[in-house]
Amino acid sequence: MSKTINSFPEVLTIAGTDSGGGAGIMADLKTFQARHVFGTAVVVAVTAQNTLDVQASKLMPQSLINAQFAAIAEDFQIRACKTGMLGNSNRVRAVVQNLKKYNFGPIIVDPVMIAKGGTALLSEEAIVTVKRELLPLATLITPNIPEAEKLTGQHIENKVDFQKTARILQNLGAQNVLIKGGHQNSDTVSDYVLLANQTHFWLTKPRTHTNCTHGTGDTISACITAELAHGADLATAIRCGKNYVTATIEHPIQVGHGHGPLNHWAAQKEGLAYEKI
Ligand SMILES: Nc1ncnc2c1ncn2[C@@H]1O[C@H](COP(=O)(O)OP(=O)(O)OP(=O)(O)O)[C@@H](O)[C@H]1O
Ligand SMILES: Cc1ncc(CO)c(N)n1
Repeated sequence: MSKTINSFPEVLTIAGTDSGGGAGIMADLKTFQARHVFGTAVVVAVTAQNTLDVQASKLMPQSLINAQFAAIAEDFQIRACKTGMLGNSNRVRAVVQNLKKYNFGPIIVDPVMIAKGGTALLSEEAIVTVKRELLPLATLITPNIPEAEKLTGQHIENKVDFQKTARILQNLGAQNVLIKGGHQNSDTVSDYVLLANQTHFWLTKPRTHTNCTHGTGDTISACITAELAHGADLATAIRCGKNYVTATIEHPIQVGHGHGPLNHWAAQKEGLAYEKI
């Protein structure tokens, strides 16, 4: 009797590593695994990092970034991809060129700028490159509040500011926008979504009072990427991403001594089949 060979959609993260296992490519791959897609990775940067801070980092040579893209394109059928830490202008440009060269499906741009401990993960000069060159390729851009402010020059304090800023990001070329509200000072966390067809909605959950929030942004964008690869429509994928990241925050694990990582097993622990999230 022949055995069934399972197949899973293949996805790609283009980002930086976190030696502490909580953020960047490590969070992306853990999320991909939990969401039943096969994860591949282009390493743009390596960081020496733990839950306390980023202690050192190095950007990969552009030739090695190009070689990783080529190796993946040669052998895999990538259904959706996401970007994270890109470091500087040259690396952003290298990534943009490769994304134009290969068709890796929907592109989720997480415009990572600063780690929770305060270390810059994108140089100041690269912000304008992200804005001019990467943002127009984005199927969905997923900035947190400080990133959305940097990209648009807007100050975000209230709901109207979120809506205005999302519209500006769309006018800059991102097809769809999710502004994450983790950096608010409130008992609930509200994210704002503006879709290409002008549908818009809020995703609101109770705030979990915890310092285990290292990698929340990576995790929600990786989950959205996975769901798109499974064939979900964007609104469904975003709702699923929010539910998944909320579960990973609500069931903390004890790791490290600073901003702890998320619990990527959370959905299983809650007895939620991955389809039901
Ligand atoms: N304490 C919390 N309780 C519940 N949800 C949270 C909390 N903190 C963040 N979130 C949610 O997690 C997701 C990521 O938001 P956040 O604004 O923290 O992203 P980020 O700053 O890019 O994260 P990071 O830089 O750690 O990857 C959002 O959906 C947000 O609403
Ligand atoms: C490598 C890396 N990517 C992203 C983040 C932000 O979560 C981080 N701290 N480190």
